[in-house]
Amino acid sequence: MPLALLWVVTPSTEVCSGLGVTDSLVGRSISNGRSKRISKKQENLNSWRLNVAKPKNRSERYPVLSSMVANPTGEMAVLSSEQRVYDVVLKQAALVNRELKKREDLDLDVKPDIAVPGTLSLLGEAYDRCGEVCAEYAKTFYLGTQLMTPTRRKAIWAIYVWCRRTDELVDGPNASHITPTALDRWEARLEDLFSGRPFDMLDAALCDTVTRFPIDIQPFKDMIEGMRLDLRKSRYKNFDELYLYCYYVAGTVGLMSVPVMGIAPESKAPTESVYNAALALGIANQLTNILRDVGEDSRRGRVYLPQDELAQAGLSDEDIFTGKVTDKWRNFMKKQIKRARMFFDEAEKGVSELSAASRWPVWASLLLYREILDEIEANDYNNFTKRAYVSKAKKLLALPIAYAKAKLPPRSISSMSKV
Ligand SMILES: CC(C)=CCC/C(C)=C/CC/C(C)=C/CC/C(C)=C/[C@@H]1[C@@H](COP(=O)(O)OP(=O)(O)O)[C@]1(C)CC/C=C(\C)CC/C=C(\C)CCC=C(C)C
Ligand SMILES: [Mn+2]
Repeated sequence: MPLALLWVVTPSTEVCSGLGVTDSLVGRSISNGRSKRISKKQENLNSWRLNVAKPKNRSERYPVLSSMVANPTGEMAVLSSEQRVYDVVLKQAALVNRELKKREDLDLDVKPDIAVPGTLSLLGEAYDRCGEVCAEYAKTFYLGTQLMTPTRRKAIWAIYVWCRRTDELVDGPNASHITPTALDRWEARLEDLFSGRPFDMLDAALCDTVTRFPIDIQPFKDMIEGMRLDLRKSRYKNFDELYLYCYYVAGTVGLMSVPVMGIAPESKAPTESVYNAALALGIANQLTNILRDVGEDSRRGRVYLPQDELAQAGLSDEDIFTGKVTDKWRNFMKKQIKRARMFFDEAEKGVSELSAASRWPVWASLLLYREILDEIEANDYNNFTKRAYVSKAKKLLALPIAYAKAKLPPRSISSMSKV
């Protein structure tokens, strides 16, 4: 643990009540609202590949940069969201590869604790608190982490808590007080913790985690960027826009998690393809989340469905606000569900490449979230007034299935492109 932690690993009253982070962040209230996310590219669903074309003319500094780049003839070209996100994937994979070279494998649990007197027990408390938050907000997921090695489990809890707190800023009870300035402060706090200066106990746990695993700050910053987007945007023109949003708020989680979960030493898959699968799981989850919450979101004036695809289906925002299940709506939903399932399929390819002990929670999360799509179908596509949820019995059944799947060794899928 860096020395800098010494002065900050102290329980903060702010942290002890739930996830509260807003007190230190809020400025004047501006806008409320919460986003979810959905899509376009309907016409070429089958050609939607996550790991094909290496984007040309990549620019180094995604995502702050504009999506305009010069091609070899000097003309300006617009990068698709997929290309822009692919840059981040390559960057994260390169980071892990560099680390792999240094350590020969990703068995990062062996990194010893640096004993700074008096701080280890505080750090232990900080991680315990992260575990409690996790257990409270995501019981099944918490259970799934029990099979992971202790260091990895604690690290995933710390990441979970940071993500949950970030999400709560725009989705929690104090959302109406959150301004872009508050998000800027949250980002400054993130930078501080990455520099070894955490603000509170929960930050201290993440601060420790990022010193143990090759975790980059970029996906964390991108998640905050997603929350900024949520504050200013309530419509998505097309799937390209929605894809970027999904990356920001959920694909990033996949990229944050892989360095902790670890890639199986016997895996032959290119690191980049495992990251692509992780990204795909985040996107699939988010698309599913959006489809589940169409009614709820519309009551907050938000439509996370690609406007062009709605129009092609003969639908408008008005139809969503009215909330009547028609054949037009059913057909539209079928296509959206199909796309979300494609992302789950893409994600599946990567799970078995993860280190053995990390596969169970990932399979569990994949199976359970995908099941929501089945429930939407079972509700005859009424996601306006009926919330699709997975019953306790189905959740329980998914756990042993996930366990069995997690036992399968890496298969280094032939469809994955070698770098
Ligand atoms: C094993 C596992 C799932 C690990 C990830 C743990 C982790 C760090 C989760 C953070 C989740 C979080 C709080 C994100 C904040 C933004 C957010 C809320 C996103 C939505 C999640 C669902 O939350 P919920 O149902 O509570 O939604 P509401 O707030 O109620 O609206 C998301 C839909 C997306 C979360 C994204 C993931 C869980 C992606 C996980 C991907 C991996 C772990 C990569 C696995 C690796 C391979 C190779 C497949
Ligand atoms: Mn949420």
